[in-house]
Amino acid sequence: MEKAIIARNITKKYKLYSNDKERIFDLIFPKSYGEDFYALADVSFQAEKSESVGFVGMNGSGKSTLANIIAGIVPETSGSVEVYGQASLIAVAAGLNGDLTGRDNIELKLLMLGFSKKEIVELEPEIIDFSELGKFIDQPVKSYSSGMRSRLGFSISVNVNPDILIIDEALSVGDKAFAEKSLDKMKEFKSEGKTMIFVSHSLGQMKRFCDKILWLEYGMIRKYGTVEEVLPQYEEFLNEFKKLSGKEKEAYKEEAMVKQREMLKNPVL
Ligand SMILES: Nc1ncnc2c1ncn2[C@@H]1O[C@H](COP(=O)(O)OP(=O)(O)OP(=O)(O)O)[C@@H](O)[C@H]1O
Repeated sequence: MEKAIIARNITKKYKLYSNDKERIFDLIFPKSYGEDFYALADVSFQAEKSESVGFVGMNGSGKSTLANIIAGIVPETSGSVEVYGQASLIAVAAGLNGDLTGRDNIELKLLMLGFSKKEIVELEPEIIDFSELGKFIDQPVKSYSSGMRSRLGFSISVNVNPDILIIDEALSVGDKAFAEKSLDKMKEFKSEGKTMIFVSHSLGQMKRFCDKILWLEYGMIRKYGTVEEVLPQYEEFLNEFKKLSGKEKEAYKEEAMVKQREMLKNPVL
């Protein structure tokens, strides 16, 4: 099988500060202030060409961070990611400039991706048509609703014909008609043998669409396998987790943090 994405020992550390003073002091005396927070801890996985991989996990588990690292828009702290082909990320509002109009954003993104003026002139109407934004395409993006931003982001990304498509929650803010149209487009991509990473809380869409599921928990991989194997386990986990009391949830998190620290000390090579 041909590999499309190889992520090796990806760790992403953020600094958390309790106030602005700490933030400023840390700039002057690096490493003296703030608390280390690991959004991802030693995450390794591979996706084959033409596979659709869904990222699932509770809020804050690291799904978007991992998607953004694969897309090259967030740097990893350590580890490496190899992406074979042109990745194109659709995250609501990611890479869109609020002060520019929708049309200018399309042109800017295409220029950044290396398209020629001629190719941009050809592609632009297709993107605008897919977005169904009508006259709003000439309004600044900061005046768009989140659904409108998502339409623009999705339309640009699918129409640049990427080898790897990364879709981060883009369908959750759009209306049902647009979501259906987008899912059809994603199916088209799948049938063309393209690789996809799909971040969503909609397990229904995951079932319809993905081959594999990467389940993240507190920045660590809890499970990676086929949809049939992982999704029922994740659903069962969610059902059980919601029954826990606040204290039990805290204890669960504490246990996960211990695991995380161990993992960071002894990375899986
Ligand atoms: N720039 C940042 N600075 C500090 N912490 C950050 C930053 N970006 C993300 N984080 C933290 O990293 C963790 C993972 O965030 P991420 O957005 O990847 O989670 P997620 O699984 O996509 O969550 P959700 O389901 O809520 O979208 C969160 O705790 C978040 O607060």
